[in-house]
Amino acid sequence: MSGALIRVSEIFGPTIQGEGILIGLPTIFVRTGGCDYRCSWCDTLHAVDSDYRDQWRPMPVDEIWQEVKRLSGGKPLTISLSGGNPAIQPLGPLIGRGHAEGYRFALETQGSLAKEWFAELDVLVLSPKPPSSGMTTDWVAFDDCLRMAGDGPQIALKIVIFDDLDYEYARDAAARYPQLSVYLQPGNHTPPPADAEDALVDIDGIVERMRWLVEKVGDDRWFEARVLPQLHVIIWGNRRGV
Ligand SMILES: C[S@@+](CC[C@H](N)C(=O)[O-])C[C@H]1O[C@@H](n2cnc3c(N)ncnc32)[C@H](O)[C@@H]1O
Ligand SMILES: Nc1nc2[nH]cc(C(=O)O)c2c(=O)[nH]1
Ligand code: SF4
Ligand SMILES: [Mg+2]
Repeated sequence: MSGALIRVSEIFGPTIQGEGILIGLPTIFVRTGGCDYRCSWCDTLHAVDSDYRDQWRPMPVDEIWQEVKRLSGGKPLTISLSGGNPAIQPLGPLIGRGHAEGYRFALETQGSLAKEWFAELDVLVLSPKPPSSGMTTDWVAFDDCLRMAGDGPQIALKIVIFDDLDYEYARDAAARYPQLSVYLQPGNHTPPPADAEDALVDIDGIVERMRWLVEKVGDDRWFEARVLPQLHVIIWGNRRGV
């Protein structure tokens, strides 16, 4: 079945995955529109704020697939399903379509909505939100995501850190799931407003936060954690579609 429409904000690439476990890997992004969260520092508001929903297009799988094939020149690569919260959309048939042609799928989600098709993914990146986001983690829903994924995808935790409270939250989350690899990502404190394609970014400030974070991890002898910046932000700043 590939009947249900998927609400798409943008499809772009190939670029490199700028974050976490697949960093540096050539990737095409399918960004869906709509989110059940509203993080205070969200860097992708154009796919979250419903004021922008007239820019989101309900697309059939065939049409999305045509665009992915065009962008990739028909050569299989990794597709990152992001958003917004892509777990809201019926992505199972798209994953089936891509797998049949040798493509791989990674999903980025905050872990608030569990779907059966998580088991079909190659990589599931769970990014629970720390206190600075203003959101509260529903750990029951988060556990459901892990349960739905089962032994299907490789699963990683990616947690954005702005301050000490966020760091403590990350330590607790990692302790809760010792079987998952952990990626710590310094927050971008100058994310773009929804209507600004290329707002200025304070790279020096992010690097400063990164230094602070590396020091904390070292001081705590937290040797299982990996600390990584958003590589695409270092390269292209707040630009969209890269
Ligand atoms: C835009 S979200 C979309 C997917 C999903 N809603 C989620 O949050 O995981 C993709 C990733 O960007 C991260 N992110 C969002 N705003 C950020 C910011 N200002 N600084 C650093 N990372 C940010 C999120 O935490 C998440 O890991
Ligand atoms: N290059 C690049 N890497 C990314 N990793 C996660 C992204 C996202 O917005 O979900 C993202 C993005 O928008 N661009
Ligand atoms: S959950 Fe993700 S997309 Fe939604 S508001 Fe937070 S960072 Fe943005
Ligand atoms: Mg992003």
